[in-house]
Amino acid sequence: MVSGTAQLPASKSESNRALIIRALAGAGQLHNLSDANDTELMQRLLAEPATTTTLDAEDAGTVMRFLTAYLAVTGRQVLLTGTARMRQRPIGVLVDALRQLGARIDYTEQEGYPPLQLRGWVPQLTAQEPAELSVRGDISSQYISALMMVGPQLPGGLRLRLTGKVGSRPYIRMTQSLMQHFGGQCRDLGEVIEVRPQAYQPADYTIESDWSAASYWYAMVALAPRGSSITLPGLRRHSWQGDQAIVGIMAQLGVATRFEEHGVMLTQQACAEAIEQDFTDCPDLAQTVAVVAAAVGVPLVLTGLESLRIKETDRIAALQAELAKFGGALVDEGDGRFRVPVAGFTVAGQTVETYHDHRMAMAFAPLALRGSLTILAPAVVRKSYPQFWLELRKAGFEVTEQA
Ligand SMILES: O=C(O)C1=C[C@@H](OP(=O)(O)O)[C@@H](O)[C@H](O)C1
Ligand SMILES: C=C(OP(=O)(O)O)C(=O)O
Repeated sequence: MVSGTAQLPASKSESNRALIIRALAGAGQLHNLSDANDTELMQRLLAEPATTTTLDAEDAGTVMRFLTAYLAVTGRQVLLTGTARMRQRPIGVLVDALRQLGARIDYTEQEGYPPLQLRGWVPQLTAQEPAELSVRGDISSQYISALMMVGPQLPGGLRLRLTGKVGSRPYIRMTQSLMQHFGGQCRDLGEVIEVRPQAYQPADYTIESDWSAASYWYAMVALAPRGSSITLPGLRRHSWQGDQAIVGIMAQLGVATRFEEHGVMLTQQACAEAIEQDFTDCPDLAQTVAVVAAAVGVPLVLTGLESLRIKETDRIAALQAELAKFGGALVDEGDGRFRVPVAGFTVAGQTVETYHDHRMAMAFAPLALRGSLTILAPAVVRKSYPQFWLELRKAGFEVTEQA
């Protein structure tokens, strides 16, 4: 049985936006900042003196993308780099947009990818007209969030016209909400986002717990013996995080959510017979949901997985390789449709590769409720949920580290 209370990290997405906006606002108290490496890294890099010549965003997408925009508009001259994987994650859309606004940025290795040499800021527009830009929304919403957050610094503000199929929309809305909290004026008109030129106001903000991290506890309740339940403090009924979508998805995979005063309580209920789910708005939930569906034997069709191939690893390839070890699969049906069939899924001592991806480790860990397994490079969880293994132990899992 799984029972008790599990502590979640604070949202790294909210934390990293709040840190950038506070840096632009000049002041403000942030409560419950995430202890995720992505957030501690953002804090450290923002605190570096202007004379620092190299900043390493490691494997943190939000740090790489948000800092590029922040450092550009603040006129910094610095090399912004990252891990080998970060140097394979595209950034051309953001760099092109910032160049049009006045940033001088060079690629030091491959065109369109980090590292970036920032060479200062020569404003292209001094008039009070808003800068107008077209930005693709089908690669990463982080480019759009990055531009939005620096928009109030531009003399006439910013008008972004989004093109293509926009993914991760809730993250754009989260950016808007946090900007507004700090006095930014930002209107999301669907295809167009308008940001008014206006200084941010110092404000206090308390970061919500992380709904993406909560998804792993949903997975545990889904896979646990009958009568299991878990309480997760710090989650809000009215959340800015799109990954709250886990509530509706897991309702179909056997987990009921009850909102309480200080968080949620998860209990068990019946599963749906089959599920079709579009992950365009919540890509970070795809691995968790695929693994749970395979293990509980509910046929699942997944769409909206386009961005998964350019995250911490190629998450589609990683899922396919690792699910196969258990007798499961993620079948590419073409036209953007993937299927997790119901097969003879068994957990019996397999070893799971994590591919430098925290979500591979955390998505597969709940399978330990169905048999023993080994997760390689478990320290990857530090990217978003450093206390993950500790919390698992507290919940009654037997977690041993191999030398
Ligand atoms: O803005 C953010 O905080 C994030 C946006 C999403 O990325 P994409 O916009 O690249 O899909 C998400 O996958 C990532 O974990 C965090
Ligand atoms: C994709 C993720 O992060 P990022 O893009 O910020 O590296 C994630 O946390 O799953």
